[in-house]
Parts: sequence; structure tokens; C-alpha cells
Amino acid sequence: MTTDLMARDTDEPAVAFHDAVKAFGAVRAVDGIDLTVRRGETVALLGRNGAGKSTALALLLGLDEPDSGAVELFGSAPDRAVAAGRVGAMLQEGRPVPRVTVRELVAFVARTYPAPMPVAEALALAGIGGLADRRVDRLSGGQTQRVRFAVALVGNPELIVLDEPTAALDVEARQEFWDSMRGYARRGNAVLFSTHYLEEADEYADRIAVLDSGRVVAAGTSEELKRSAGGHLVSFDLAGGPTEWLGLLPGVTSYEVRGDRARLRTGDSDGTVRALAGRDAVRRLEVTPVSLNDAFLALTQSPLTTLETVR
Ligand SMILES: Nc1ncnc2c1ncn2[C@@H]1O[C@H](COP(=O)(O)OP(=O)(O)OP(=O)(O)O)[C@@H](O)[C@H]1O
Repeated sequence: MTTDLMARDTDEPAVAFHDAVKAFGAVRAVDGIDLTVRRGETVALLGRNGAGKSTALALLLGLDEPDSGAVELFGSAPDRAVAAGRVGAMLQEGRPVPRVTVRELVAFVARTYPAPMPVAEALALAGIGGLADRRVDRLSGGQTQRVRFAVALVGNPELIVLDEPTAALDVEARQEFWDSMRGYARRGNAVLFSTHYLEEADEYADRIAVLDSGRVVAAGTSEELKRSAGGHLVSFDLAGGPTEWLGLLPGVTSYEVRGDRARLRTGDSDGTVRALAGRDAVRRLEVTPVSLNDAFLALTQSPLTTLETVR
């Protein structure tokens, strides 16, 4: 107990993965992850289906053990931090318990924690104060998700871990959910959430870790990710000309040709445009900053053809 209290005063990060590996047979679901989440920080784990997000979160919560490397919460083993009530989690599974009310369910969970917050406060933070007397098995998907959020919050954790918390929510419910989450983060708590949604990572995380095939392929603010994926897209009409030279232009890191339109990803848009002008290849020229979507696609080695989705 004394050690736990002391740990609260140190600068240990909330979450630390040290070269963590977890394989299922031949699949290295988590393949050497190094990642830190500081106290008070909100971090998104962004990746496609099967990137390893859920496995990483399972290691983090002590639900599974790494084959090698280590995962620490507040400087100690995950199960210790979980048992001390310092971590709240909202995972993908979980059906509502039949018949009990929202208040009864959250109060029940509160009693399992050493220092819970008042039930009314957890309900208010999760934005469901008005649903306290409703049965949990008679709520909409969005309301159920918020009940699960209240359950994760009521232990008054310093870190909350959310595995795709807004999957299956409509746009409005998603917005409301994140407003609640921000209220919790503003109290100085750490949040780690996984998501497929670039916009969500961009809007709600202080930092984003992009996961691909079990590895963190990039981590930083959304601005840093955009920069690291090559600053701009330059597009123009080829007018039937050849294409071999496109990849040789200054700054160009990749390109694609669709129909008669060439799209170049470049880290030096001025240099690229000057070179194009020198070749008189500026028909319908457009220069746009790389979106987070482009950055994500570049980082996860998606085929260049998917650049077509870019506006
Ligand atoms: N218990 C398991 N047994 C075998 N393979 C597993 C197991 N759990 C995960 N995997 C495999 O590990 C890889 C990573 O899965 P994981 O669920 O961590 O990805 P994810 O990024 O969370 O995906 P999603 O976004 O679809 O939830 C996948 O190839 C998956 O099939």
C-alpha cells in the first residue's frame, strides 16, 4: 500500500510498452512495441483490422502476458495497477446485465474499487445522469456504450483504456461520447484508446501511435505524422505524356497515375512544382497538404491506388 501511494508521486508514465511481443502461432500480433503514455495524456492507437490493437490492450491490462519484452502501468506490473483500482477499461465485448438499473449496476461496480467516485458523479461524467433509473437492457446502443463508460470511470482510475469505444455509434452519439471522455481527461487522467477512425484520432488524441502488423510504424501528433508522410500532394493532367520521369522529380516520394491524372506525394512541393513548370506540365495543377488519411495510408504501406480517395 505504501509503495502504491509512493508510486502516485513519481514521474513514472501511465503506460510503458518495452519491446513487447505476443504471437499466436505464426502470427506476431504484437511484434516489438515500444510506446509510452504519460500521465494526463490522451493517446490513440490507430490501425486497420488485425493490426494488433486489441492484443496490445490485452497485454496492457494484464489479460495476457507478453512472450518477451514487458508492459508496465505506473511503473509496475499491469495486474498490480489494475488491482489497485488505478485503471478503468472499456473493451469490445460485454452484454448488458438483464433487469438491473443503470444506477444499480454502476453502484455495484463502484463497491469493487478501493476509492470509487460517487455514483452520481460517474453517471454525470458519462452523460447519463438522466438514465439512472432505466434498465440497462432496455437502452439504445449509444446509451449502453455510455453506461459501459460510467462503469469504467466509477473506480476513479488514473488511466482509462478504451478498445474502439465508438464503433457502432452514429455521428451524434460519437460526438457526445467524446465530450464525456474529454471531461474525464481534463481532470489530469491518461486515456489510451484504439480506433479505426482517423478523424477521431486526429480530433481527440494528443498523440497518435499508428500500428501496422503488430508494430508501431509511427508515433507523434497528427501534424508530425502528416509531415513524416511527405508534406503535399501535387496533381496535374498528363495530357497523354510519358510517366517514367514522375518519380525522379525533386521531393517526390511516390506517385500514381489514374487515367490522365498524375498525383505525386512530395516533401518539397515548391521544388516539384518548379520542375513541373520547367517541363510545361502544369495543366490543371493542384497542390494540397497531405491529409491525415494520406499519412496513415503511407505509413501502413497501403497500395498507392488508394490515394484515389484523396479529395
Ligand atoms: N487469440 C488469438 N488466437 C489467434 N490469433 C489471434 C488471437 N488474437 C488475435 N489474433 C490475431 O492477431 C492479429 C492481431 O489481432 P488484434 O485483434 O490484436 O487486431 P486489432 O488491431 O485489434 O483488429 P480489429 O481492429 O479488427 O479489432 C490478427 O491477425 C488476429 O487474427
